[in-house]
Amino acid sequence: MMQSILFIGAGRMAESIIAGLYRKNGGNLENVFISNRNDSNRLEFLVEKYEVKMVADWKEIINEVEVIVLAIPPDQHPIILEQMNLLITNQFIVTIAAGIGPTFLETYLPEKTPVAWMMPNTAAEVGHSMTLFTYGNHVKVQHEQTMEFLLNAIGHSHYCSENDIHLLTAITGSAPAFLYLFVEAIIDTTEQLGVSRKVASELVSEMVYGSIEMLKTGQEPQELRSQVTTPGGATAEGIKVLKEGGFEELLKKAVLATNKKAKGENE
Ligand SMILES: NC(=O)C1=CN([C@@H]2O[C@H](COP(=O)(O)OP(=O)(O)OC[C@H]3O[C@@H](n4cnc5c(N)ncnc54)[C@H](O)[C@@H]3O)[C@@H](O)[C@H]2O)C=CC1
Ligand SMILES: O=C(O)[C@@H]1CCC=N1
Repeated sequence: MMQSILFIGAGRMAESIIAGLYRKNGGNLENVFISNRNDSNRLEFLVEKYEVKMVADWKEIINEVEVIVLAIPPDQHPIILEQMNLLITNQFIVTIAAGIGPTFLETYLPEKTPVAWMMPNTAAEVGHSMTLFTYGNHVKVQHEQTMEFLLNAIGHSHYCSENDIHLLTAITGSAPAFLYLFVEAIIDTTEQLGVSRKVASELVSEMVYGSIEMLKTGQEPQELRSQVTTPGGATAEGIKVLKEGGFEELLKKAVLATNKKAKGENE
């Protein structure tokens, strides 16, 4: 049977994970509890949609659950962890927050608390998150099994070091937004060429989908690009404009800026 899980934070990423669990478990989420700082309408929406249980104050239920998922903003962690420190009795604490690794969690929680960090993305909702994860120093087999259960419900996963998650947050956590920006821009351009928004969206989505299927064959992206780019042909002109505009350099800068902010190095 699925362990009892308390989500603290009921925002976008919490919903994506809950939606993934809901799909995978055939809707059976009676052991999942969800709480928020405020906004009971949001909690009622999630209860209605995913058949989870809402909790007005997480402190009231903390000792009835086995796993706690922190789906709150990074800067709320010190506040919540300090409160939790006085209340927990060896529950497994998992954060999904950018920049908040096991070292941070262990600093705030009682000695020997089992903790983990996962960095998912919103494709958890459809069971296709690419999630990075790592553990703290006091995790046992049973916690690893719980983590595997959560990870498998939302897609693929990759175990790595805490430092690697700091370095890869921009890639698996944030880069979906970069990709969506690319798609938005292509759709806007298509629309400006005189095509309806609906048709433009369908053309572009299917083009992206086909390209991803090609990538999944294992061929190198460079090789795939070269197959599209007829020598002396039309695509080469477009690629030239992108390269001259610093497309690749800009992406690298975006990745570095994202990771810097995720690690709290901007403040
Ligand atoms: N959105 C994404 O694609 C991803 C987000 N994350 C991480 O997930 C966490 C949540 O991000 P989002 O869902 O995007 O943000 P969000 O703003 O949609 O959700 C945050 C939730 O936390 C609640 N909250 C804030 N302070 C609280 C407190 N003190 N006590 C209880 N609840 C509190 C808010 O009411 C809200 O429901 C962040 O730490 C972020 O780094 C990680 C990977 C991907
Ligand atoms: O934007 C953010 O801070 C979070 C972290 C990774 C994706 N979204």
